[in-house]
Amino acid sequence: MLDSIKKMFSGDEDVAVSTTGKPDISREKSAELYAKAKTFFPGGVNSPVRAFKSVYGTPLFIKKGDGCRLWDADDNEFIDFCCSWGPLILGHNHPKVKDKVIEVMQNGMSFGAPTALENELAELILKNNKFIEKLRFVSSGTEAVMSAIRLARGYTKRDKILKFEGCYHGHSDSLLVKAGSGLVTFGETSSAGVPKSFADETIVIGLNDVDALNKAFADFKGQIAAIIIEPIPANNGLLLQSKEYLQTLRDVCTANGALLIFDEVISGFRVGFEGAAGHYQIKPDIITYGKIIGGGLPVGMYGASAEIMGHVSPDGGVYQAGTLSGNPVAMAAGIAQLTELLKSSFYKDLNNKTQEFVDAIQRFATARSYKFKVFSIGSIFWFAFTDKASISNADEIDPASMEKFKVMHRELINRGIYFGPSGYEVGFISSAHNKIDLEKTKRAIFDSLDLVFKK
Ligand SMILES: Cc1ncc(COP(=O)(O)O)c(C=O)c1O
Ligand SMILES: N[C@H](C=O)CCC(=O)O
Repeated sequence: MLDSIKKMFSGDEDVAVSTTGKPDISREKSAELYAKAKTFFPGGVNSPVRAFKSVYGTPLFIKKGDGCRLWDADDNEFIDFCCSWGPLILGHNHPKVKDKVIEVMQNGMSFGAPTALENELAELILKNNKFIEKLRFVSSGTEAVMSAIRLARGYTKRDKILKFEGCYHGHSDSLLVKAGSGLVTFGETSSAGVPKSFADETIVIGLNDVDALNKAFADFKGQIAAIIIEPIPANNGLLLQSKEYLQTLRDVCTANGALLIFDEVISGFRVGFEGAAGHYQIKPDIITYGKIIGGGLPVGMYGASAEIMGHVSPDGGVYQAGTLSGNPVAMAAGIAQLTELLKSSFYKDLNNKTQEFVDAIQRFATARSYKFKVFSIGSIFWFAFTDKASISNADEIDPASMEKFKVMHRELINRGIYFGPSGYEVGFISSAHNKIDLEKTKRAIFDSLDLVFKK
């Protein structure tokens, strides 16, 4: 099975898929850049999913973004639903974010010393989030999660962590086991190079499976430091969980002296200012955030109660550090972006706009009896080639359905619509997408679906 999936997605040659719609856009300059990039970087990229390995053609090299639009090296214009994988909730180059970054940059880029900007961003977050009392800024989502795991282990004095199949938490060793994102896209869900002894400390169970959860806590009694979950799992499709299930995780952790970690690197500040914790009104012990708090610059953070955060160095024994942590330019972008998100009706407008968009697409597909569902929450959505009413577990996704996404992706690119190059990744809508952009996108999606299902 794995081999056939790998074969399906293996090459640049892509002979299996032929467009029946519009002619392919020119990718001449992107192809030149890609050829050169391959001499510099493994696979020609600096993050694997960018390599267009599971969709048609050369990766598009982007030269500019503005509002909800992107332009590639060949001057093709796209409406962007990848939004840099989530952080650009205000769209590209938002004037408030850009101006603040330029203003702060005039005073230097990095000091390796505290600045008032870190206080300002922390205050903005903590004043508006009842789930955490103290936080630490880092430089990526991976770092945030890796540090949260270390904190949970240091706090509980236990080694094992429990994660869920399909959830992606960045690329630190103990979490690259049965993970989503680029790993599931390439058909190999665990990474080479992770020592078996590390992987042995990670217990993996399926989402939405209470029996497996109880069994894990019985089998490893007193050994589990934390459960880590994407409360809105969005790296292996969108595997929405019920509030009851998330509450069960909370209760099991409390009963067993383990910590509950919500990895909100995608859902944080996306489904609401308080993320999934606020959406479901469930209090985890540690929360990790990334993406949106940097406004497009590299930032992450983890936060918890003052008591738990008191275990982080130099107050406590859990060491964690970073030369560029709290970088002033990134803090400035975050301050400007989060200030916009706090404006009244920001999330209501964004979420309503997304709901109308996905409802229209679903109505179209249902009217034509296509095996196609749009799952969504807030301004996150995912196209699933299925007739299931809901999908809450990675096992429920048919890997062969990704062949349909591959056709759709090519058709959308040819119609000026950009989605992340993997059928396992979700799409995002920003405040910069207006009605006309979404109308144009809907028409392109309708045409593409007709072509996908005609095949
Ligand atoms: C839920 C989740 N956690 C962690 C990460 C890692 O973040 P980063 O890519 O910024 O290291 C990602 C995305 O990449 C993510 O989606
Ligand atoms: N799914 C990932 C983040 O959410 C994609 C980003 C990457 O790995 O480059």
